[in-house]
Amino acid sequence: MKVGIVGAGMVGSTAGYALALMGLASEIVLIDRNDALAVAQAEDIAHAVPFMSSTVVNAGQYRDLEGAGVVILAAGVSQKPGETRLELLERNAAVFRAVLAEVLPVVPDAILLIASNPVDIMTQITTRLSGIDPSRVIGSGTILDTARFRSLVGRHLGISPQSVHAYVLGEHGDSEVLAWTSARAGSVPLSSFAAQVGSPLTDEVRAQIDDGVRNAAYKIIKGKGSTYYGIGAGLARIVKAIASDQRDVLSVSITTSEVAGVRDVALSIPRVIGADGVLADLFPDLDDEEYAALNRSASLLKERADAIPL
Ligand SMILES: NC(=O)C1=CN([C@@H]2O[C@H](COP(=O)(O)OP(=O)(O)OC[C@H]3O[C@@H](n4cnc5c(N)ncnc54)[C@H](O)[C@@H]3O)[C@@H](O)[C@H]2O)C=CC1
Ligand SMILES: CC(=O)C(=O)O
Repeated sequence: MKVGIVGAGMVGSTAGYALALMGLASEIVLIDRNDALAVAQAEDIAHAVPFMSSTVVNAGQYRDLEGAGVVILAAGVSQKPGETRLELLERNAAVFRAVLAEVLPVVPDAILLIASNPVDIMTQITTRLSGIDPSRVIGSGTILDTARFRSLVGRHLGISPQSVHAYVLGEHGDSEVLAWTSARAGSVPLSSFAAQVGSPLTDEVRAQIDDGVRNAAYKIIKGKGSTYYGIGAGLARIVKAIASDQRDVLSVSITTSEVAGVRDVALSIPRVIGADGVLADLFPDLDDEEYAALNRSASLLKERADAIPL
């Protein structure tokens, strides 16, 4: 599958690097308003290819997206230390209006994969502006937060993150919801597994993991300016599910008719992903507190998305 990437900064280029190393795309085209950057990133990634795959990596113009099955949108501004994702909204909405006007005429049938923040609202804006079916406008949403959650739980229990089945729901941002109630290790409820291996999930441990997930981006941005390895791999993982029609269950964001009592809102819940985009939505079992938190997250996103003029 040919994959286009608009925005060849840290996130777009790292996604391209992950896709190329994993051999998930036959061809990658990198586009940026800074042409020289796109050319340099494409050349650098292309030099990694002979070690791992046969992906053809080029920089290009919007017309070169023709034939792409997926276009990753990673253009725009990113957070400065201490800045929230929501504070980027107006600036990145303007970037997306310009980018979509170029992308849509060339690839009206491509699946759009949104990375730019605030990713849920950018996903909702893209769905509205494009008129594409919501199942084909996919935000990376909490795929990264879910990875962070699984990583920290796995470390606490002494097991691989792949054996932790747990999701972060709602906003990819400050109001996100760690779904503890439905979490499993192997097929065993998390608290039971934790007790059996002698590593109980006390309130203190849960609070530490919650903080580690919710505030990961702030800590990384303070330390090195931006985050990109995690999301680069997450975007490649979503492309893999689409390119191979894998029907994987991943927590991603699409505009959804109703979640936790809120209508027409883009946020993350686990969803089945295959060649046609999102094929099904899955609503995990939540306790009252988690449901109320998901309702708050959904309401906040809906209010902010509705306030953005198109
Ligand atoms: N969804 C997620 O989990 C994550 C999302 N992000 C978000 O991804 C976005 C990109 O972050 P970085 O790559 O670190 O930023 P960056 O500044 O390194 O790259 C952004 C690129 O977008 C380009 N750009 C800006 N306006 C453009 C336009 N109109 N047309 C074409 N290209 C344009 C810039 O020239 C720049 O190269 C940010 O919004 C950031 O917050 C970052 C990490 C994780
Ligand atoms: C920057 C961002 O959204 C993240 O690393 O979660």
